[in-house]
Amino acid sequence: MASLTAKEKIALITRNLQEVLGEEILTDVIEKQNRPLKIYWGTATTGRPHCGYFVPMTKLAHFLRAGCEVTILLADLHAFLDNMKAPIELVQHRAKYYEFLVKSVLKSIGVSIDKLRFVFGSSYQKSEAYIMDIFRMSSIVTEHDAKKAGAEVVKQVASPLLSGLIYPLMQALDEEHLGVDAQFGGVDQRKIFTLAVENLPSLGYKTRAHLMNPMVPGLAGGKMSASDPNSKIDLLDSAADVEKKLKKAVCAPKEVEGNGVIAFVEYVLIPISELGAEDGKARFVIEKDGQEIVYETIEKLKEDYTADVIGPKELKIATTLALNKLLDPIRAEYASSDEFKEIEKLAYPPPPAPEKKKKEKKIGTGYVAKKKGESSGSAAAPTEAIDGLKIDESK
Ligand SMILES: N[C@@H](Cc1ccc(O)cc1)C(=O)O
Repeated sequence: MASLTAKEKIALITRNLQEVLGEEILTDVIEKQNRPLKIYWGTATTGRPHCGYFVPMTKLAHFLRAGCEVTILLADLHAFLDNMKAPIELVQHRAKYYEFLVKSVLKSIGVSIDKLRFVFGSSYQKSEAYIMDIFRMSSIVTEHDAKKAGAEVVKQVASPLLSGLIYPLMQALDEEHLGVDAQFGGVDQRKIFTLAVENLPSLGYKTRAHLMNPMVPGLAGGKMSASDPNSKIDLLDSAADVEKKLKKAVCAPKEVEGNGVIAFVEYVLIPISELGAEDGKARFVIEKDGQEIVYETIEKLKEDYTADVIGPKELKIATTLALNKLLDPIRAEYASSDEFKEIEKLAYPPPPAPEKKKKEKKIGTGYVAKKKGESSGSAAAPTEAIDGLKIDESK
């Protein structure tokens, strides 16, 4: 692979993004200073990573190809601070599980992971310097602004906890404490990104660039939700499950806008095929009536889909094939690693089997009257604890 010019690097780094704040920072580092851009992507380690993770991973692959120094922040403390989406006892196990899975995903898309740095949030966010910075930041950011910054990221609940206000402050501080030039994330992070732009200089720190991916509709169609297993495709789902879920996925004929299957081809399959190709050309093959149609650009595919040259059925079959090819090495790694399975058990312990209902003694009328608010038996406590682990991944 020929080395890229500074301009080509910047074009690759910003490809497919919805928005870039502070593009001059990229130019300054890559063109003027002629050094690798340091960039990080953070993920709060809550629910099981699903196929939607291929979208940011594909961008990380672009960053690495453009010679960036990439850091992945496994934001375990943020997972806890986000209105207790994940209990503190579990967040670190989950961070380890994420590390396993993210590495596996990156390998499956052909990224060499030795150029990547993984950092656990809790490894530096408890240091004296970091805590002092939280205090300093909390003395310049109003409650109103902290709340607003987290509105699209922090889970919105009836009685918001203070931790949800600290969350955005810490995400802003991470840029300084990770020593990066830029932060990457979905456009849902935008208000936290601007909070960082507006406040880091007051603490004597420099402003970073912010790179934003669009919000890509879920592959399985509709809104993703942890409680509906059909709404998302797990990275460890079997090939048969992937096929089943994709068959059911919402994918309106001739409609490209909001189509999760098309979006997956656009933001994952086409870019990955391009990165892996010797000639640098993208290739996505759809079979129709026994004939292969080779797409080299998403524009052509969208054009054909809109014109009904290809329909949902062919598109789904091609996507299922390509996705299963990506998932195969991940499944194989999981199957062959006891450590991977062990960490999964610790991160997502199976819910305890429901306790058998004790027979209630009949007294007089034949039933036991309950006081108002009394729980309905000893099974209530564990059930609640399990509910606390449920992750809303709809954001
Ligand atoms: N806010 C990110 C997670 C994150 C946490 C801390 C950071 O520094 C960066 C990102 C999310 O929604 O998943």
